[in-house]
Amino acid sequence: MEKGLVVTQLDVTPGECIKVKGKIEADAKGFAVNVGKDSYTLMLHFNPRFDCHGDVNTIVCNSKEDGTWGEEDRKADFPFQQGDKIEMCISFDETEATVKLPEAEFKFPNRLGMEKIEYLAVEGDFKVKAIKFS
Ligand SMILES: CCCO[C@@H]1O[C@H](CO)[C@@H](O[C@@H]2O[C@H](CO)[C@H](O)[C@H](OCc3cn(Cc4ccccc4)nn3)[C@H]2O)[C@H](O)[C@H]1NC(C)=O
Repeated sequence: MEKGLVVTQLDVTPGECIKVKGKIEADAKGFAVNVGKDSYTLMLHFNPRFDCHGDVNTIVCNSKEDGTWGEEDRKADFPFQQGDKIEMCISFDETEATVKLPEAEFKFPNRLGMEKIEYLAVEGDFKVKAIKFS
């Protein structure tokens, strides 16, 4: 299965926004947006699941430190539908990461105390249209 979009060598600092714009596949099972240092060390794995890993319409968030997943955080809200065109803004500060959507916002602790985001990956059933840094 081909890898999704991967962006490295970033230098995103607190308060800045990573805007990810794209379309959820019509038959999506799930997708993930990962930000952090690299694929082994993630500040945030933001993983909306339509129907995968035993989850239905659930957002699973987690961190990863040196290749080891942390404790999962399942969100109550699920503002996604298969086939949706969406735009999300990912930002962070010393205490938490934020994923802001037009009608929902999700927070996740900055467990690793990361001071910059160097890595962005978008995986799964999501077609990236554009990435913008502001
Ligand atoms: C109850 C005992 C077993 O627990 C299950 O353990 C699974 C394996 O660790 C957990 O699934 C993993 O959860 C991680 C977050 O905590 C990640 O989501 C793991 O997936 C990583 C990954 C991304 N991708 C690319 C991708 C992403 C989205 C859609 C399609 C491909 N491929 N593998 C995913 O495999 C899964 O969330 C967990 N379920 C629960 C309820 O804890």
